[in-house]
Amino acid sequence: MDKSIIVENVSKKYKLYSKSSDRIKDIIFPKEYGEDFYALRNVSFAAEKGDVVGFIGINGSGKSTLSNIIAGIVPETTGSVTLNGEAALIAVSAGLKGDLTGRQNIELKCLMLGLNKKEIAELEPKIIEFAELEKFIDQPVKNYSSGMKSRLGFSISVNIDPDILIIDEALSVGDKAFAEKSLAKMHEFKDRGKTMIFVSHSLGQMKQFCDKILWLEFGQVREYGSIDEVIPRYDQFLNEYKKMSKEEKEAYRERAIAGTSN
Ligand SMILES: Nc1ncnc2c1ncn2[C@@H]1O[C@H](COP(=O)(O)OP(=O)(O)OP(=O)(O)O)[C@@H](O)[C@H]1O
Repeated sequence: MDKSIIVENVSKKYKLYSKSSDRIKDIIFPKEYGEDFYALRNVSFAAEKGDVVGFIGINGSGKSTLSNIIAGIVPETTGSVTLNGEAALIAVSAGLKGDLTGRQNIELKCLMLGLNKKEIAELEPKIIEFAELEKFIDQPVKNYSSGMKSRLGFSISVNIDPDILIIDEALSVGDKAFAEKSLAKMHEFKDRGKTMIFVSHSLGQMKQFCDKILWLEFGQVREYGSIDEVIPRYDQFLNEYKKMSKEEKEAYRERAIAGTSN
């Protein structure tokens, strides 16, 4: 089968500074300031064309960082990502410019994807209609509610018809009716054999939708496999993890990072 996404040994390092002056010193002086923090460590996985892969893991495990790297929004520190096609990310805060109107945001995004004027003119009404923003489309996006922003972001991303669609917690805001309409659109994408990545804390949505699950833990791959294999083990882990004290959680984190937790 055709590979659609190949992620090889991807790591993402952030520098954490306790004082803002350290950030400047780190740039100016040869001595290193700040502390290295790995949001992702040696992450590898591959998705076939048509796979729907869910990313799961407790808060801070690296799901959004990995989605953003695959979408090309954030650069990896080391490793490589190979995509077979164009990717679009739908996330609550993805890429809308607050000073521009909804319409200008649509046009900007389409231009960035290389669409010409005629193609944009055809697509624009469809995007506005799906987002249900007819009355507000010429208002600056900074005046939109979070639900309106997410409707606009969702509508742009699905209507530009990408080969790879990455959906990061986008169904968690907005009303139920829009979430259902969005889910229907995502099923349509799935039926058309598009590759999708789906990030959600709702295991119910994952079960409805995904074929495979990538379980991230403290920036590392804990498991990658079919939904039937991984979800029950994750469920069991969550039950045990929730019962741990703060100290036990910290000890667990240290063992996991050292690779000795299993
Ligand atoms: N720009 C940044 N600078 C420093 N640390 C960051 C930055 N972005 C993310 N991180 C850290 O990287 C880790 C992974 O974050 P990420 O948002 O990818 O996790 P997540 O699994 O999506 O979490 P959640 O489920 O809470 O959304 C976190 O510890 C986070 O604090």
